[in-house]
Amino acid sequence: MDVSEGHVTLTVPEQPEEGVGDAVFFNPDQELNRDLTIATLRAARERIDGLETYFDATAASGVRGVRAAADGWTVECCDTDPDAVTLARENLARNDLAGTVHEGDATVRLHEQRYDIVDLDPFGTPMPFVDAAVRATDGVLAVTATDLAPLCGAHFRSGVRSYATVPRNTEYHGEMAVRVLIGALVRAGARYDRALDPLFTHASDHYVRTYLAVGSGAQAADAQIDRLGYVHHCTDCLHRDAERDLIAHPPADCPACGGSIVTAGPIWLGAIRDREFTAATREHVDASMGTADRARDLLDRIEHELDTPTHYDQHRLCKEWGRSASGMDEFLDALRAAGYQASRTQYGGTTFKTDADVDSIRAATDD
Ligand SMILES: C[S@@+](CC[C@H](N)C(=O)[O-])C[C@H]1O[C@@H](n2cnc3c(N)ncnc32)[C@H](O)[C@@H]1O
Ligand SMILES: [Zn+2]
Repeated sequence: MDVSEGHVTLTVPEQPEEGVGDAVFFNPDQELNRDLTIATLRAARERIDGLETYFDATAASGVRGVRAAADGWTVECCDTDPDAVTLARENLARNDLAGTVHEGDATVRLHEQRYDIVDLDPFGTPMPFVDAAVRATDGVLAVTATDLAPLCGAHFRSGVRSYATVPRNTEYHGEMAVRVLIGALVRAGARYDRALDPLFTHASDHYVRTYLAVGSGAQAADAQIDRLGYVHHCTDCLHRDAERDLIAHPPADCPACGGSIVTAGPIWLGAIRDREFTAATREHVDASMGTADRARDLLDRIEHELDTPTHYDQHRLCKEWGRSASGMDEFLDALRAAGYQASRTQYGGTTFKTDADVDSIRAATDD
């Protein structure tokens, strides 16, 4: 079947109704991810001098590479599946675009060749590709992870194995996934004295997508390591504390209610996006993009999100307190009126961030 995205039209196979079949993979639901990729690449080109080459490491139909080529990037694609390689070549040709498609393991290519942008969009965890990828670029590393259950601690052992950390299944699971992923990427970069710094990150549908500027130098890498740490979370009253350190010092029990504490980490505790970069990316969303409205709304939300490492869900807190929920604007205004910072978040309509702790949120919003 034919699919049009941005300024290109591609041939993609019919997909199996459930699971992964033999056909070359294409997920129409990831159009938002791909639209945002193009907008982010445009913002990156403005921010960082000299970016030209884009490597679509796990290309499948080649849709990302084809869209990047149509946007002026010098593109190379790669896939282990010969059918994908043929299809990606056909899709470049069909759109009169130049580009090279390699058959083989992307990590081999990444050990041999450097690119300004490396894009990892594999099945499940991206971690098997990451060591090769961080050494292959000093521009931008773009990473999709679709293994949300391991990342957010719902599949605990799998998360521990893939990300070499302790993920915890909390009510802020999307944000846990974001911070586990970025934390693991930053630590992978640091092994090679590379400083990975998030430009833009979103958790949408069933994946996390992050774009990291790749800098070099031991000191810069150390500065990123200093933004890692732990979250100590109370499973009884939802109180949580973040601790930036190399080792964890969890309290014996919750300082607010005496309940049980679980600790997640090491995870990324820094900002998950550069505010100006996110605003610039929003300017690069254009009318050719099928998800333009959703992309702009998401970018706006993410730009204005506070940088606290966890968020709350008003409905979850109100249930805990045996109270009925109020409108989000009213709720956030009450927090601000009490002198706290407060913002909505990308993680859902009733979620918010604030510098107030749970007891203070309760007091500030109790009318
Ligand atoms: C999720 S699909 C990519 C989807 C595509 N980027 C898109 O936006 O539609 C993952 C692809 O990675 C390929 N793949 C798996 N292991 C690989 C490896 N080691 N090197 C390169 N490609 C690989 C698979 O054959 C598959 O086509
Ligand atoms: Zn507690």
